[in-house]
Amino acid sequence: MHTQPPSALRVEGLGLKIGGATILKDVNLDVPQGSIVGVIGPNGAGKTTLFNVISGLVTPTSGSVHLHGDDITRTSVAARARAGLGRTFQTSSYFPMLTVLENVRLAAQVSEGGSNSLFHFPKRGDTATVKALESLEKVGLAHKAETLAGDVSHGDKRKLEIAVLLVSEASLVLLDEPMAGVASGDVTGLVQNIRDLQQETQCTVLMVEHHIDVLLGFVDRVAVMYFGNIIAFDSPQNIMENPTVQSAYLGKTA
Ligand SMILES: Nc1ncnc2c1ncn2[C@@H]1O[C@H](COP(=O)(O)OP(=O)(O)OP(=O)(O)O)[C@@H](O)[C@H]1O
Repeated sequence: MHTQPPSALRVEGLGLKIGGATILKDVNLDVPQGSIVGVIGPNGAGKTTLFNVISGLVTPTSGSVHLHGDDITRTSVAARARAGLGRTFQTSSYFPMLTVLENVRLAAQVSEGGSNSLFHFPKRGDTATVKALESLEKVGLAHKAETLAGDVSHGDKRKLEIAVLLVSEASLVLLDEPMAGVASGDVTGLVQNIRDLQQETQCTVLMVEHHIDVLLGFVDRVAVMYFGNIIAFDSPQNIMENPTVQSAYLGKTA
């Protein structure tokens, strides 16, 4: 008998009102552990806001968020991170004045429960440094280890974020537009990095992406957001054939 993997993330009846505006409206989503899920939708549909609520930056007005079965709706961003939630942002999240290696080493130190101080200088060969170098190797960034993070290309910054997630060992990873601004020649490599991250850490990935053609080619399921709601959650094949999605999102008449 085939049993469904347990939920990594379950969102129930999520609503968010700001002033008079309804930003999220009764959002429901159940993401199986170990899957890669794409979130698509027109500008302003509420994709980033949904990520903000899941990661704890924004408190919903109604509904709940469950991480591996635990209700985290009211827990802090830091507590969610400790519980295994990792995230990247639309604008890159790294320390530009630290080297690529220092950025990843810092994340490795924190994930080992060690110091998050920039003034804690680890020695070459200590566990955090070894882990950081290994993860840079995996994403193909080892040759830039000593370069300042602020000086590497946009595509390399995205790889750096994946390397940070690798050492963080997050069990649920939210990626907000990982392909944005990445040169077309780097997209295939980045897709492979995301696949490797999932395989290596067995994490669950939820990613917002506007490059729909790329997304549909490698995710397990797609959630379509429209005016603050999820109007479809299905396989890429079924999403492409869904008349509601075509008329609502892709601008075609059903
Ligand atoms: N703090 C806020 N106050 C008022 N309105 C907000 C706030 N945050 C988001 N919104 C509005 O909520 C809607 C959803 O925004 P959000 O950024 O989540 O959309 P999105 O789907 O991520 O769009 P994009 O694809 O352009 O990034 C938008 O109309 C936005 O203006």
